[in-house]
Amino acid sequence: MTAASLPFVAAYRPPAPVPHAAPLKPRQYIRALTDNPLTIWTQAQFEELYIQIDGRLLGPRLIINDPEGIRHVLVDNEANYLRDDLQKRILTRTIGLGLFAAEGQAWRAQRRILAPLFAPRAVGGFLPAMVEAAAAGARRLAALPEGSVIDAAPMMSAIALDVLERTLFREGFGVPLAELSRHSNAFIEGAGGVSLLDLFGLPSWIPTWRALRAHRSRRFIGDMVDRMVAERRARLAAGAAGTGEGEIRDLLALLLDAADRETGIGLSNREVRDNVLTFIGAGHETTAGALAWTLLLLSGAPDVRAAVEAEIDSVLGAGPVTAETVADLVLTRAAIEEAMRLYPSAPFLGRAAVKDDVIGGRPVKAGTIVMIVPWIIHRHQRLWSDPGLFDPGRFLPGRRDLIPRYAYLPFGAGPRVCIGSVFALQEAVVVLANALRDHRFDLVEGARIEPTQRITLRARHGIPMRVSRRR
Ligand code: HEM
Repeated sequence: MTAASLPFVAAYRPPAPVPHAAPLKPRQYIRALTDNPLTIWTQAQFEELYIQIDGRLLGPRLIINDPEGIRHVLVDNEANYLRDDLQKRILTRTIGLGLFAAEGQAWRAQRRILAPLFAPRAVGGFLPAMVEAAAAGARRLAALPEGSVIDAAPMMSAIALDVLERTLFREGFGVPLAELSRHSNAFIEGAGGVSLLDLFGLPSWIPTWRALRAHRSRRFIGDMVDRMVAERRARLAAGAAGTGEGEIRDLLALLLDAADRETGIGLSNREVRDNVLTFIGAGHETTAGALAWTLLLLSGAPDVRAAVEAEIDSVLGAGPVTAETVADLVLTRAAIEEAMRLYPSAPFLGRAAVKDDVIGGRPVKAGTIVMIVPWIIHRHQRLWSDPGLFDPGRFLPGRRDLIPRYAYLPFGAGPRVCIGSVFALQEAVVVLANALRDHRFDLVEGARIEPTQRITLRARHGIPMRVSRRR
């Protein structure tokens, strides 16, 4: 299918916070930032390419919406831009110092160790496992009574965790996936937001209501990760003693192998543990979110949904998703890519300038927080035509090439680009195709959909969908 042969007219404008006409007053700003950072933005930020903010509270900041400026920060001069302190604080208390949060030499070593698992060939090898997890998810749907209401986000989250168990963590998590999904959700909800302590740089051990609520879930996940690492270490040690048959070369094996090397560039125990946490967190919540938002969008645009269903029927028939068929699901993939434009799982990429620099002709002082905000860039008036409209045609052959590389950043860009991007897209297409093959999802009438930022983009009250059988 090409953009020129579309069987639908884009007409659906999905829910999003309305930008403010003028900047918020400091108290309103802090309230909005700690409640939902998506609600701090002004209309000008969706129209200008650079916005300098000399805020007294948070220091000098520069919002960059110019694709050239973004390339400068994320690619050309990336060594001068490290994750900012606020982001580091939130990352450290959620996923620790794994690949996502590490910098410099520690980051380079971890990325090199883990890269082989995410190379396109390795990801292609994960396809059958992804298909099995997606089919198991579809069977759970089939077992529901007709017309049942489910929340799309936890449903997708359980499938994405199953994918991780069958690919990156092949000895499993050792806990029921629904329970892990529930704790992960509660943990991110509790620990993943910006608190007043964060804004004022106060010690993070001061208890806050949100942190207390997340405590039980933090313990559940931490204990689970410790058990996974300890059990695998014990097995590897047995292997070293000559009984290591069936050793599994998954993420944990790569991490532990690197940790055991004596070259000095291996991983510390903390790095191993934090990377397990990182890949569970970054590896399921984001993809599950993209899928849940896609279901919402398709429910709001029945013409597009009918076209996606027709594509799935004609490409897959009754057969499974394979390497060939996955490539032919072009509209299905385009719908997911458009969902990641409107609802990017990572809505904010923050950096801090290490040394003075010049971006787009503007002097930038060391210490300036440089804000690259996919939430804004993907809805920017100067970068997209009718940006608020759900139109998967933008990502079909013929129009896809017109999108400037740095105007579409669901996975970031440059050396810190998402290591799991190929994995995530393949997984998303496989899971969506399996879910839509036999079932239709309709947003429950009157449901309140409120996009909210808690590290990732989430729906504050969930995405309740009624599931009916398509055939
Ligand atoms: C739709 C799904 C996903 C989205 C939208 C997404 C988004 C992103 C973005 C925007 C970044 C860059 C952040 C920055 O530059 O500040 C990133 C980094 C990362 N992502 Fe993803 N991600 C997804 C899926 C995954 C998956 C499936 C995995 C692993 C299984 C993963 C693991 C990571 C890791 C470890 C990093 C840090 C990479 C580094 O700094 O070297 N992500 N992701």
